[in-house]
Amino acid sequence: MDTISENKCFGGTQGVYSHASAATGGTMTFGLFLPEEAANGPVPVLIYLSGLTCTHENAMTKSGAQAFAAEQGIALVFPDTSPRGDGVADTDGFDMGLAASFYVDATQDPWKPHYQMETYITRDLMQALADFPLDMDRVSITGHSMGGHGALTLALKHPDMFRSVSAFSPICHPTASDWGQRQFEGYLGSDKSVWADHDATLLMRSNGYDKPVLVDQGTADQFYDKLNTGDFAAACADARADAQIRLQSGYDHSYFFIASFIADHVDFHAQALYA
Ligand SMILES: N[C@@H](CCC(=O)N[C@@H](CSC=O)C(=O)NCC(=O)O)C(=O)O
Repeated sequence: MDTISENKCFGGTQGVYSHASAATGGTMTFGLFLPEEAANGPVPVLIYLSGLTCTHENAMTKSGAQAFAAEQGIALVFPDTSPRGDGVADTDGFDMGLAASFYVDATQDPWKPHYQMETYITRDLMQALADFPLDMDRVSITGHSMGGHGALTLALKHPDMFRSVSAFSPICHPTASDWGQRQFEGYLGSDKSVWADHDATLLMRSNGYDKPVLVDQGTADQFYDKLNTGDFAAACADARADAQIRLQSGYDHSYFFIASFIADHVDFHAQALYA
């Protein structure tokens, strides 16, 4: 583990660290906010998965989450959104390749050698976090847009790993969206039955979910038609899930929206993490 930076923040520490990942076959960087309570023992953890075009930095510097995590004594983890480095495949577009992993384990070339982000988040990152004073039995997950898709699908696929899940403007039904179909074809191949395992709406329909769910979606979101919030809401209703799906009037897709509701999300996760 290498320390890239550490800054005092709301009484705790905002750090940036890098480590080797066997899954992605390279060096991965993440941000970690430790509240001051971490000096006295392990604290619960909220992982935040970012969206298209992001690194570990966007949410760390723009969401304002640390203030509320400090109040609750919760650590925040800000992973990167894709593998990086020499030899990592990419496209010219912003929605596939670097910073656009969709948090899946790719099975197709040229993506397969490094784009193993589901295993990175659920195995290698978790192992790296063991170096810090974190209670890895109390972990929740959130995310934005592509990262909201990542948070929902990883929570639904790994129900024992996370105590609660939330998302801001998530891609809710990628197998029915421009943000999903092309990427899944590239990363996972043309067999659409495989795609279902990475689609929050289809996972909710097939598996249900017994932990708390919170989704916030702005009504003025410029990507609204790609996100299919209603499909996920219907799946939650049919599965009788403990889900709050909230439409927030006039908000767009930006970090101004996230910053406006991040306190609600941290408090929502605190209830599950301290239950
Ligand atoms: N460049 C694109 C828009 C990219 C964009 O809006 N990215 C969002 C996430 S979208 C879904 O995953 C984001 O979080 N951007 C980073 C930020 O700091 O705002 C375009 O121009 O259409």
